[in-house]
Amino acid sequence: MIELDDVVVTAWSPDPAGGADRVVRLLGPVTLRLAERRIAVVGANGSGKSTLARLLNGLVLPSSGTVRVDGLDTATDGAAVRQRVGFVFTDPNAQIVLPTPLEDVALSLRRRFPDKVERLEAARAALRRFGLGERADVSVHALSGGQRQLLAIAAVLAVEPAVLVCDEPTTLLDLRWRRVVDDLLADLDQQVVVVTHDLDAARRADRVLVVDDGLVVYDGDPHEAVAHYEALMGQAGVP
Ligand SMILES: Nc1ncnc2c1ncn2[C@@H]1O[C@H](COP(=O)(O)OP(=O)(O)OP(=O)(O)O)[C@@H](O)[C@H]1O
Repeated sequence: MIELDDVVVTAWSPDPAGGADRVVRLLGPVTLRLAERRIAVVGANGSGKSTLARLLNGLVLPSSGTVRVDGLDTATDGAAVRQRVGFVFTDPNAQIVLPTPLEDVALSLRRRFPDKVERLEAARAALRRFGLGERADVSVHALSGGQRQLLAIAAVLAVEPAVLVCDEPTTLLDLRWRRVVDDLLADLDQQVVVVTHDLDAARRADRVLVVDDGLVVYDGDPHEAVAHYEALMGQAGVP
């Protein structure tokens, strides 16, 4: 269970008029209980979706209020929270750090498998699970964008987090790879929270949060939430 209580996130921002930096509100106040297996977060660019997603594993900390995962506070139990909550970025290149898929997944597994032989075996098994068994030893630069996204997800899931948070994991992918990644996420045992601009994918969730101007303005039934978001976008003027 993920619990957000009265969470506000602020940041310092330069004053466009040239005055002193000012505190701006990026998100909140937000209070949520997230227990559903498939949760989607939709909203306009800059509305606060990534900030909300990053709160869930402590990548962003609340300026006030608390975020708890299975009772662990992201502000005080960050390492334990990050073991429970894996995070997948939009661009897999942001999280692939080693030259080959095998080495990259093995890096994630270094704590679980101190023995190198066991670690490499587990890494190969993780890659096979995501259809990358044949590509284990190639350069990561030889992978397609879709394969790289699968690798990033495989590396995060290798440590068996209870929750997977994905920030627009299919935005850079073509339709074929989008389906592969969507199907893969749909089949996971884990609780999955996905930030997405793909409204069809959002409709398949158990619950959808609509974020606008740093607030959760709709929370509930996926079809109604998507309709609410579409209406919101229909009303919005072009900036
Ligand atoms: N560290 C920061 N300092 C100042 N402003 C920030 C910071 N991080 C985010 N913002 C601002 O907060 C707002 C929300 O950003 P966020 O990345 O959460 O939006 P988003 O809904 O994920 O957008 P997108 O769909 O474009 O990725 C934006 O206006 C962004 O410029």
